[in-house]
Amino acid sequence: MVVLAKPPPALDQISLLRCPQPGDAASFFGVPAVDLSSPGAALAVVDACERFGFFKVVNHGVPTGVVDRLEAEAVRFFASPQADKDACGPANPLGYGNKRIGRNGDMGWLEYLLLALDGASSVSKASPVPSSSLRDAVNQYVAAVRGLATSVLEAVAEGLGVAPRDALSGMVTDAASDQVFRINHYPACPLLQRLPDSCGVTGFGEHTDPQLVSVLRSNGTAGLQVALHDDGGRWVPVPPDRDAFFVIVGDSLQVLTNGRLKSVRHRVVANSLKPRVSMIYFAGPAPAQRIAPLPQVLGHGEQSLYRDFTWGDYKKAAYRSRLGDNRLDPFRIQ
Ligand SMILES: C=C1C[C@]23C[C@H]1CC[C@H]2[C@@]12CCC[C@@](C)(C(=O)O1)[C@H]2[C@@H]3C(=O)O
Ligand SMILES: O=C(O)CCC(=O)C(=O)O
Repeated sequence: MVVLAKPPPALDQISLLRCPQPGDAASFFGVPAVDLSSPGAALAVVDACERFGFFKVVNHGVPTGVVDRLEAEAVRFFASPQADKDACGPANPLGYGNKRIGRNGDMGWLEYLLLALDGASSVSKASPVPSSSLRDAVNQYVAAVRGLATSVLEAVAEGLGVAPRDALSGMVTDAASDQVFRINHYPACPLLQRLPDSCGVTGFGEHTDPQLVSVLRSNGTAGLQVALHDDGGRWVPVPPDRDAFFVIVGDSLQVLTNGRLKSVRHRVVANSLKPRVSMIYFAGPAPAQRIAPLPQVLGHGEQSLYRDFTWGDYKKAAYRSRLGDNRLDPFRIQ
């Protein structure tokens, strides 16, 4: 193994990470797996969101064909000539992005397509899409995962004893809701083999998602890591599962539950041998939606930990932040 004093130029501007070593971080084989149709699912969802802000949904009923069709479209798009991909970019914030994430200098070893969805959860007219076949595949996929996000939020409401059942899910099914969809491609990064073993290359830098929940599906390539809430925020690799959907608790759900459910910091490290393809549906509310603890989650005399804000306020602040910032801090009381 050649140990470089300096990263190769292709990795300039992309942060290197100190990666968990085999031995100092067991993979997160304990990621809770929930079958939403099983008895006890609501309590299992709440328990997982409280402990980890993260779990996976199994036996979800989303047809494999819907997922495979979108993955094939994505692979085809990312394999197309660079000029065709650039024609859908640069992402500002929507469209094709290459290495640059957001507007404030974050970089990762990936390319992606970021799309906004309209009130009917179809790809919005404002989003540049490379082909009608990719658009159709996204629309069909999103219809299925939005249903899953809705079921998760209903389970959260039920598990927390919040009525009506759609108190949370209604925020994302609202015709004015702000839903975003992203397809990421992390090319294999052979340069990694020239770095010390303890070094990783940032695929997608650590962050929390600002929305209520995100639903993630990836191919079988490892790379996703989550920070554990206890244990000093230790990073643990999540074993890939192409047949499951991972659910990520976002900052808005943390506030709506007054911190009972916690958003989870997550990141992706590049893989030296295999490309990773992931697709994420981000379930956000309408811009005018007030993000404040639901009265039923507040115990007797319990005050909100956050000052009042709308999703529009939070999103605006998010777009001014760096990826890894703690975006909730400025909204915390005290
Ligand atoms: C540095 C960034 C990049 C942001 C905005 C800002 C802070 C958080 C990032 C995300 C994370 C969740 C999806 C996304 C679409 C979102 O809503 O917030 C991302 C967005 C982008 O990738 O453009
Ligand atoms: O690719 C992944 O698995 C996660 C990507 C991610 O966190 C994001 O797109 O916000």
